[in-house]
Amino acid sequence: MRDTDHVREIDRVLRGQTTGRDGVVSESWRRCVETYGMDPSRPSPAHIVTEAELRAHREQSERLIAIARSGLDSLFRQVAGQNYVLLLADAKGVTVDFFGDRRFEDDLRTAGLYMGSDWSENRAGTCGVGSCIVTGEAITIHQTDHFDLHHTPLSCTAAPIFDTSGNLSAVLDLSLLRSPQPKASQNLAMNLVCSSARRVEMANLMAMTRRDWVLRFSASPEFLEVDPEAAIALDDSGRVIGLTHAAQQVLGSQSGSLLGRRLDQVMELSVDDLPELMRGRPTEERVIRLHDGRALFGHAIAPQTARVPRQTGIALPGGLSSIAGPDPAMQALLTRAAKLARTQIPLLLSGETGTGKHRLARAIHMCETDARPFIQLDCARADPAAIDAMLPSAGTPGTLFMQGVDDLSPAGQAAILRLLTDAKLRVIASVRDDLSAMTRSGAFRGDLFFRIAGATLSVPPLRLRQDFDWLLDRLLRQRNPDGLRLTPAARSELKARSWPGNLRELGNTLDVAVSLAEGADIDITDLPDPVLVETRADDAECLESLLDACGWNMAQTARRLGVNRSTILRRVQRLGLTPPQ
Ligand SMILES: Nc1ncnc2c1ncn2[C@@H]1O[C@H](COP(=O)(O)OP(=O)(O)OP(=O)(O)O)[C@@H](O)[C@H]1O
Repeated sequence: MRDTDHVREIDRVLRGQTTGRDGVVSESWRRCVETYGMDPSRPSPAHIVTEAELRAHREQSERLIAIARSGLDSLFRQVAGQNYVLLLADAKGVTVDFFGDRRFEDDLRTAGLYMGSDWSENRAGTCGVGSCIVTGEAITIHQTDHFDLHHTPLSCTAAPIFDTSGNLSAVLDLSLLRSPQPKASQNLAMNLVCSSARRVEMANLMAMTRRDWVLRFSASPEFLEVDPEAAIALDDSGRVIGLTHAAQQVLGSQSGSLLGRRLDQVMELSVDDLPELMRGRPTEERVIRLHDGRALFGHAIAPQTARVPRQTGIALPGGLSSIAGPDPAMQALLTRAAKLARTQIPLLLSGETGTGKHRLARAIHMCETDARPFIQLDCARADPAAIDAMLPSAGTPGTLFMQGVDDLSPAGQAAILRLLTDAKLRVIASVRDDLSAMTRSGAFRGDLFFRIAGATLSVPPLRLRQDFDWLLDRLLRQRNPDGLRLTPAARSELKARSWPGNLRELGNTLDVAVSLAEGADIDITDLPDPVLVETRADDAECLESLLDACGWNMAQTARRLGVNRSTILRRVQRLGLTPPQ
């Protein structure tokens, strides 16, 4: 195309005629003339900023340049030998990093494909970098798509890079001094810049949010761990505090920015479920459901410097850190669990029904970072034939979680012994009864007992936990998308109950309360009655633990035991119990 034809075409487009140009190009031409006052018949050479200005631009983008560099290196290797030039421009359009063949240095400098060149649209006219900044979209400005005659030999394909708050922070541009005539020849360049920009955003998010949960996701499980499509970072309460641009596109839809929204408002998942999506579980099982019915595959990454539970100062691996709040006994138990998780020692998790033994077993399994299977066996239902059928899978490493081993029949116990001979599986068993007493009485086989009880972790019942408020808030958050709050009366009623069904019963109670509540609060009348009221034997140790859990509130302790306050006072005096100093 001759120069005069180019100028005439711009004129025709400005007069509203269609010439076959892409809409983004025509709109940019219009901006060049009507907004920036440019004249297409007066080409101007590339503008390179001064050394001092370049230094200032580079300093501003220093962190991004460092993060982007390895991604850009690998992108440049992919196009090596094809005469492409790779530019990283900042949000103002100034080239702050550059990869090109030094043999063509003079040509590149003249063309503006060089360090310090200013590609903002209001200075260079329609161009890859400048028009990408204005539109926020990936774009190819091919040859005569350029407004300025000086740039019409070039073909430039650019993709935006957004920061973790969703603001455009840089542009990645792949340009050619000379290219084939069809614009479609740059389709591959478009795919390459877009995927590189996505990876730079991902690396930036990971670097910025080391102390937070990150949830990465993809539409298919295959690339989930190696090259995920998008990611969000979440704070302790499950609010989105950072995101990649693709995450906003996939999850944000029409409802505005994702930033600040709670995870459960976006998908059927709360921050407390994230440990379930960590490595250690097969990728294809890590399905996330969105509220609009779509399904994605998720990969959760725990805070790299584990959050330190308040009051205890102990750092725990991700999955374990979300099991308990400020309860000294639970924190001591989780610290032991973290140490034992690194070994192959068989673990016996004991505790009443619903105390969270299964949850603990999974968290221990997930402390291992490689994706080994977690095989679950419900001992109450497992017949010997079903156990024998598991023999082939016992040869591969993984975790076998035997739920309720005290429910095994004698034939089931024999079958488990056969299964465990030569097994490579790490065994974790849960038990509700006193398994050592069962072994002493002959109800449980001694040879099996010693195979599974390498170390015992006793999970305390809910009524003895000092982090009851923490658990209550957490369970409520999980099932409460509307932000319902407990009134003080409802909270103190829940704290006073004895919870024989433990966390499971508390979860069920909250399910009912959330469904019955009207307005913004859950009140005492929304709470279902306890399903089973228990009066417990209260030896000195048990009574003291219960008093500790209730902060030595006699009335609350009395209600949990189903007796009156004076009975508790009398027992405290008789047993000589005193509150901790
Ligand atoms: N730390 C926790 N935070 C929130 N919910 C929890 C926690 N631990 C357990 N739960 C929930 O409590 C319920 C019971 O937990 P789990 O199945 O792990 O208990 P269990 O001790 O293995 O029970 P059982 O002995 O009856 O098999 C489940 O719904 C689980 O999701």
